[in-house]
Amino acid sequence: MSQRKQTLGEFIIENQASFKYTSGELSRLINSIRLAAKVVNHEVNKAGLVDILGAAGDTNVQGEDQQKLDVYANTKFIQTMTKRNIVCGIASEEEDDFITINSQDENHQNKYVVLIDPLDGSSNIDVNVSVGTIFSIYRRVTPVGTPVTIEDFLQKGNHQVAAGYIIYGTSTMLVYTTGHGVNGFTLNPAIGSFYLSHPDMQFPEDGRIYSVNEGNYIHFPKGIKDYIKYCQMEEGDRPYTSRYIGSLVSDFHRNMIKGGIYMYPKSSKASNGKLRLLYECNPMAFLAEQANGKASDGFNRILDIQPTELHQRVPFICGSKNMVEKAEEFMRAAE
Ligand SMILES: O=P(O)(O)OC[C@H]1O[C@](O)(COP(=O)(O)O)[C@@H](O)[C@@H]1O
Repeated sequence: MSQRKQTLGEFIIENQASFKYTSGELSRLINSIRLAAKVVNHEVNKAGLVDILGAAGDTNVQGEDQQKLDVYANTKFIQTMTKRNIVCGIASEEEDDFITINSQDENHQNKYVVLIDPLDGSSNIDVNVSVGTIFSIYRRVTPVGTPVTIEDFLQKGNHQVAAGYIIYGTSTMLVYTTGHGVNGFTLNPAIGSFYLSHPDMQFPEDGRIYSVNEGNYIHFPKGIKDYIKYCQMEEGDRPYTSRYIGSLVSDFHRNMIKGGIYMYPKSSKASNGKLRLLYECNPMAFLAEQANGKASDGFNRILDIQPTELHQRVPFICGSKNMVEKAEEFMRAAE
């Protein structure tokens, strides 16, 4: 008889001790993200039936039209984390500035900040293609007892204490790391619980899938163009297969399981690419490295980049180690 799969709640408690700080708070924080994920998942699943599709009518700080589901997910994650007296601050793709959250005793006792992309892959919401949520967690650096400051958010990615994503796809999964490997949990909608379906996820060192918006090809740097040509050549185990969903979470998830590389490089249209360092690239880079993969901007390790702004963008190359190193080789050669 197959062994009963562990629930996410059980896994969190069982692995609490592996965390270097007293981890009750971090466990409660991940539990609150689990709860918000279920609430948002419920809305995503019935998106076509309720008035949640389409634009909300506002634009966010990036100048992007906010989708109704962007706003809904943003509200639900912020509400759920705020109510549980765990976080001292939240930054979100949908919020211009960070939000200060005081502890219930009004003494700024909470120790964690969360950075979140509430709904990743917004362009896919209305067309029923998988989307996601991305989160990144840090321990504050300013003293407990004082309000959180921008300093607490502009920490290098290698200081993250936890990161993860939720993918709202053919099934809904929560995948996360606390620096002890990457584990994936699938939601059983009938029971409403996440179960450990993908223990110790690992990127194959090599893959045969490349994910990039080739519609921007003519605007890409020479190194990226050369690497794409390399992927398409009839040689050895190439050509590779091109797969691009247009949702970072979904492309990353597939490439982590099958082996592959995702690229959102800089271009003559976007000098730093499109993806945001703090709540897209850093969390995915932490997961990638914890799963034996790699993430860089073509030259530098993403997790070593010193952030300077809340919504700054960086070029992003991430996936199977040998494929990322090959792309970096082409970038250096083209310098
Ligand atoms: O449509 P493009 O320019 O290829 O961008 C798609 C990329 O942008 C993203 O949608 C990120 O932006 P959002 O968080 O606003 O959705 C990624 O998920 C995706 O990989």
